[in-house]
Amino acid sequence: MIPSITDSHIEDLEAKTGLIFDQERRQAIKEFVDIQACPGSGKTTLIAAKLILLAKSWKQSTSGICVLSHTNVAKNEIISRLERDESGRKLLSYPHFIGTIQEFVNRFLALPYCRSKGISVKRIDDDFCCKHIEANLAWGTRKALETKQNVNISDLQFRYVNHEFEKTVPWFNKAPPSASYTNLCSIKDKMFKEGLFFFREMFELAKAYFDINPSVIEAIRSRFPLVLVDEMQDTSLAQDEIINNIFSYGGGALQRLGDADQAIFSGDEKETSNSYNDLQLKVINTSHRFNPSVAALASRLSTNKVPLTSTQLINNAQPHTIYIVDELNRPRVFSAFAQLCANNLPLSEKHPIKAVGGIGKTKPEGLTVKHYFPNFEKSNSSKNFKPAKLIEYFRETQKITTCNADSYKIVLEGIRRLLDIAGYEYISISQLKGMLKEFSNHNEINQKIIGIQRSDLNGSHGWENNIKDLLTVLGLLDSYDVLTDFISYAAPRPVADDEFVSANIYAEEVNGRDIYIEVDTIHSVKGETHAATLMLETKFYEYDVHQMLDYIIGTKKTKPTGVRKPKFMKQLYVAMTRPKHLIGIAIDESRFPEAKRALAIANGWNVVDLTVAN
Ligand SMILES: Nc1ncnc2c1ncn2[C@@H]1O[C@H](COP(=O)(O)OP(=O)(O)OP(=O)(O)O)[C@@H](O)[C@H]1O
Repeated sequence: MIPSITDSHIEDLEAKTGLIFDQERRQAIKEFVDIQACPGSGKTTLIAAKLILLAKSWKQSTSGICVLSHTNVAKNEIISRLERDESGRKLLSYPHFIGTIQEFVNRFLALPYCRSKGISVKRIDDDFCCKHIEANLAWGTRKALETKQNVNISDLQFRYVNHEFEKTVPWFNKAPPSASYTNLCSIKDKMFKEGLFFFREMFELAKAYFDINPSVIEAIRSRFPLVLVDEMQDTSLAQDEIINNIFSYGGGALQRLGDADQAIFSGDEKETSNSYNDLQLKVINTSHRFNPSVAALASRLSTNKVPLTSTQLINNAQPHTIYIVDELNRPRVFSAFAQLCANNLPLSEKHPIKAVGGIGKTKPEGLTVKHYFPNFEKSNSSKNFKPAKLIEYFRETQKITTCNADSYKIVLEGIRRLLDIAGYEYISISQLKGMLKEFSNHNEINQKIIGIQRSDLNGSHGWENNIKDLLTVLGLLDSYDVLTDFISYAAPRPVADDEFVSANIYAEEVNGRDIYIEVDTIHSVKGETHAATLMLETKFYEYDVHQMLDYIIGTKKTKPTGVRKPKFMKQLYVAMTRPKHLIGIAIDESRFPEAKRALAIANGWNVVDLTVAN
């Protein structure tokens, strides 16, 4: 039933794509076994290759392949690779499924449960739920919450326990006769009735579905006899349980891929463990991404002591540099790193240079990316462009003068948000593009979009007429009420025209070479390949680089213990394994004593003191 993949299939693919799959990777392609593989080892590439080979000989018309990932970024990466191949494209429609674990649970379990019980689902959105709760708190509850530390309003959720839904109410372990408790409970009950849910609650609705319809597991197994899971290291306990519950059985083919050393999922502490990260598998440790000198330094931060190696045979050691800064001189690190990059990166190198830190949010008393780069705004990163109003998408397109495809993509993002708020399932941009092409009034839709892009977006009257027309041609006018907030007019923000594009970028010309350093958080650059990466020390209760310094300079090798150190290690490992060529690190002078500087130099680092005037 499941097509087998042979060496000769793999060799044909190698010839077609120029990729090389060694014995370890070939085995991972031919068999359905869990794989742990280091950064840049080609997990995503391997999954796409395997899927293309499977698609070539997939015969069943009512059962298909299920591909699950943790993030939309990873899902879209797989989709875009399949789109480029004729056989791969077959996997983008029924009976196959490619999506995040969350989408899978919503679509095949939680939403069918709600339909069977007549529960309406209007919106699944953590931010929206938190704002809704905030807005509905009684005065007394708000005051009481303000006095409590570590109380998270996002914990006001349902759990399915012993065949019924129970509320978890933040800071109340048992039901007391208190007005605040009653207020929180009534807000939550109303949210359930109104169809407002947290993402995590979909897993509880799924549990309820298993309860009332135990045969659903068999049905899903027969629909998807073959399952591949990417980014397995970041799955939460709830996600892990559901994958095991449905797909871990004799006779099914389940393959999970990931890298336990890169597990930087930032969720609820109690929910982070999973059955995959504790497996003691032989890790594929050869990376196609970085050179041997990066491999040697990054290995020191591998929690599981994976000795990283590079597929590049020549060890062209680079001047990986630790920059010593102080409060006054922190921003100087960008210029110093720009010079290092200009002098050492090959001119042909097209990958971006990035500066990343663990903490991006403004925290005046802490140390964040903003302390190095005051213009940093997380929401301004092009990847994070997620404005509160649809009109901002159209305004954004007006800033693009050169490429129609880019501005069309921005409009599609806006339409995708419309569909999301109107309660439709998540679809990728390319799926949406394909869908719109199928519409009989496709031309009319395009003309309307172009008309709005060319219109004056500075007046509410014109915008309101335009938006009604757009909803009409899209067939979404019935959802007007749910969409009101998102489609309403908002005056332009008083910011520079190029804010979104340039706010997070440091630019400098060095000896006639333009160097751009994009500033971001470590979480945002997972899965990326950079030309060079600069790590900025930040503080979350403790200073991350400082806490990891002995590992970085190679004087400590034991597994870190405690609450924060293991997390810091994984975060810094993700950062240090992004670059192909060069690593930079910024640390404050007070946390880098003289004796350690000498050890760092002896163990492969350049040390540059930016606190000394030159
Ligand atoms: N089999 C291969 N032959 C040659 N190059 C490859 C192969 N597989 C991957 N690469 C290249 O190596 C780089 C990293 O690949 P990829 O992003 O798939 O790694 P990954 O294991 O998913 O990384 P990470 O764990 O950091 O997300 C890419 O530039 C990719 O083109």
